[in-house]
Amino acid sequence: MLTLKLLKHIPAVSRSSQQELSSWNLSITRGVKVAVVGAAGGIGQPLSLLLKLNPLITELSLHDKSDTKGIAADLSHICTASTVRAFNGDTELVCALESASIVVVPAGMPRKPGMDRSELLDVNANVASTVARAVSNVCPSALLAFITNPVNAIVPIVAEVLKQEDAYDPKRLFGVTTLDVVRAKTFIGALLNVDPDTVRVPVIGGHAGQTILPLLSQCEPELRLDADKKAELVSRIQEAGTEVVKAKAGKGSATLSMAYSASRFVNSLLRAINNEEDIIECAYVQSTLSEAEFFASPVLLGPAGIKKNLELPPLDEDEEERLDSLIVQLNKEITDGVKLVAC
Ligand SMILES: NC(=O)C1=CN([C@@H]2O[C@H](COP(=O)(O)OP(=O)(O)OC[C@H]3O[C@@H](n4cnc5c(N)ncnc54)[C@H](O)[C@@H]3O)[C@@H](O)[C@H]2O)C=CC1
Ligand SMILES: O=C([O-])CC(=O)C(=O)O
Repeated sequence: MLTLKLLKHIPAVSRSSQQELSSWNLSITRGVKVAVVGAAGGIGQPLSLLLKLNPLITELSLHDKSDTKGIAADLSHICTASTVRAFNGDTELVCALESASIVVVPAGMPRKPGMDRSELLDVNANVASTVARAVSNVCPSALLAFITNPVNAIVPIVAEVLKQEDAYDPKRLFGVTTLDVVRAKTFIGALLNVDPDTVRVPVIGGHAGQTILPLLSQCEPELRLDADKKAELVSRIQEAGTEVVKAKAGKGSATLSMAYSASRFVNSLLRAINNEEDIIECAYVQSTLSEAEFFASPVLLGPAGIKKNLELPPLDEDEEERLDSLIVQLNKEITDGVKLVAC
């Protein structure tokens, strides 16, 4: 239930924001600061815009290696309740993260045509490690959402760094795989000629090529396709990132659909922080569901992060086979990441 009196504690909440909150039937329990690291980038900017529109956020902290002052000034003129602050460079990272409830990280290099996500490992591992160290010092209880590729290796790397800093809580660390779900919903919606957002389909495994496994057997509404068409759809979902990289022809990878997806994921974290029940998202997290230590699957969210890794639904024969082979690739990528931290 909405507790309007709590809105008094939020500075300059406009009547329209209050009405919006009221219509969403939400209850704000405390101010929520969200930090975006990599906020000046192709994903960072539209993501920051979408987060500025989110009434559950009271403070938005924009950090990047390059200057974010202009972006923050620009966003701060939007008439929503949250305040916006700008930070740049490693020296200001700690201030940017201070007292953040959620840290979302789209910092790092994107792919160019012909590259695999795994080729981003060396350069982006450094970025992710820097953020992880800073988080462990200033906001160890924040929920961490890493977008940076290769997600399959970056999340285990961040886990290792946090362990070294004695600040690792597996319930709070997420690799953002929402874009895989968003794409699966979109492509299936088009096939079934239904509103794509009404489609429900879990996407499990990881976030690269064959490690992305949409469970079409679990799709709602039911999807009846022959084996060839099914394989074509699975491959389209797995290669959708490459489709965008090719179409952008050297000018980066998916940014707008990723910003939308990350905004959706962060909104779910915010709703869970506000004690909303039954918030479930697919995400790449530490897991015992498979033979890979990190695995994307539906997780039930709560105020402190993951409440529960949900059991995998029954898989059909084709999905079982795909799962077996994706685990081999996923384990290799996890090991490659962890080895880097050990060096
Ligand atoms: N998880 C997913 O589904 C997806 C992940 N990605 C990944 O997201 C990452 C970002 O992609 P884009 O925004 O397109 O790249 P971009 O190059 O446009 O932006 C990256 C931003 O990170 C900043 N940055 C780099 N190192 C930093 C550091 N140490 N501290 C703070 N900021 C730093 C850069 O200055 C830049 O503004 C890439 O690694 C990309 O592969 C992209 C799409 C989907
Ligand atoms: O393809 C890429 O490099 C970016 C990405 O992860 C995606 O769009 O799924």
